[in-house]
Amino acid sequence: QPGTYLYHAHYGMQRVAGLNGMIVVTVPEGFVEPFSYDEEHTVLLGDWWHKSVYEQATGLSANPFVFVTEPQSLLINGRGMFNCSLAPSGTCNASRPDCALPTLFTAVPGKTYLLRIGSLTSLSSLYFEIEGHPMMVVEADGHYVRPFAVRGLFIYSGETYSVLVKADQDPRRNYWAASHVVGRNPSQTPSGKAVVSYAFNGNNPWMPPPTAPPAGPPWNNTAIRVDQSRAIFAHPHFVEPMPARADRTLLFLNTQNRIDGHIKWTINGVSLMFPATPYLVAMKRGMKDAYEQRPPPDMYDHMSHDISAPAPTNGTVGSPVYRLALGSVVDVVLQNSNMLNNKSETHPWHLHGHDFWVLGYGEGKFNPAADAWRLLNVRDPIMKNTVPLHPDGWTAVRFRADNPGVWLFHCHVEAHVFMGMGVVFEEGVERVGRLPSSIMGCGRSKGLH
Ligand SMILES: O=C1O[C@H]([C@@H](O)CO)C(O)=C1O
Repeated sequence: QPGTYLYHAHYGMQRVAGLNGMIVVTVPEGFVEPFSYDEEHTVLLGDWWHKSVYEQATGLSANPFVFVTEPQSLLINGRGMFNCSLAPSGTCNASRPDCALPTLFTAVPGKTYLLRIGSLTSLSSLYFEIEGHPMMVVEADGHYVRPFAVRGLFIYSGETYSVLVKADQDPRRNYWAASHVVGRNPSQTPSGKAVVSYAFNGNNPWMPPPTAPPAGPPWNNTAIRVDQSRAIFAHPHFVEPMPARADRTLLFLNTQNRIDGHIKWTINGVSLMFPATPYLVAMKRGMKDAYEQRPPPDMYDHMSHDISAPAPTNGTVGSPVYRLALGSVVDVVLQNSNMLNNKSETHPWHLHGHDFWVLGYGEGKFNPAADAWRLLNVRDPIMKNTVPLHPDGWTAVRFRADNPGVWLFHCHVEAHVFMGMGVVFEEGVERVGRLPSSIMGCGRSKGLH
């Protein structure tokens, strides 16, 4: 599928250490995209900590719990800034050219640019903007969207968007590109900054813009973020027909729980811990004791559970699998709730191996009675692989379980999946061919051929 995709390591928080990047799949020869542009550039957004991932992981699994807290910098194409006066002496030298403001791209007046924007933040939800240059959103997660204009783009970890930007501003100066944390308090995290340079007129590409960097939207305004989520529809010429109904509905409540003194996230009371032996190997070789055999719950007690009260149960830690019938249609409603500190946060959920139709977003508690289903978009839903679950709300998606294998569906906040915020789907594993011996090595797969 043509589009912009992200890749990163999934084991032991390696993404946090920088093992990530972007892949662009171009359209086949002769294919006409529903928009046009002169040039394209990639924009990979990230966040950065001074603490190593080992320290972060140790804190998350410690009793008492130590959260990763807020990042020290935001990165744009791998580069960020930090107030050097706070750094240990000798580690930072602001006069070095690689400490200068990065140039995002050089704009030629009148040209239109396609920016392929991806976020691989470990924690942060972002707002990305280019001063004075509105963006026309044309693609999301590899699917064409009904174009819509934004002043800046809210983007969640694991998502990609393509936007069109027209170089139509005063070409005698440069402009800020900036990323800002939203959804969490950004007071400890300065905005990510880069420069869009109009070098065409002999302008200096390093020249800082004459204006103050943009401040971004209020970080705690959830409504404007939900509004953008709701503005994303499939492009009218690229609507992927959706099955009319689901064969199975999963209602997933997330709660933050204290389990044996450790703070964990659970889905319907289960905190996911990866087994040492990979699921696929265990299933293909019939190793029934390598992961939990008892199926996890499809539902939580949605009638009586109060989503503004923390954790309904203490929860358990485990490695169970949702076994889906191959080819069946599955609806998932992600239900947010309050954490132990009585607040609700944004969780970008990412599904491996499939795209899903985004049926809709709601506030409060999802009511599975007919009423709630009527609010959902069945006409032109966008397909995505990552979707935000907004604070105090719910998100509903539908997918066809048509890709034989074992697939993770998880919150893309690295610390949260580390704390168990994910589930495992299996479908048609009997259709998966012989596993190559090169993948053997972990747990009881060691030495297998
Ligand atoms: O998972 C999290 O834990 C902390 C906090 O809830 C407990 O310290 C936080 O901000 C998270 O996102």
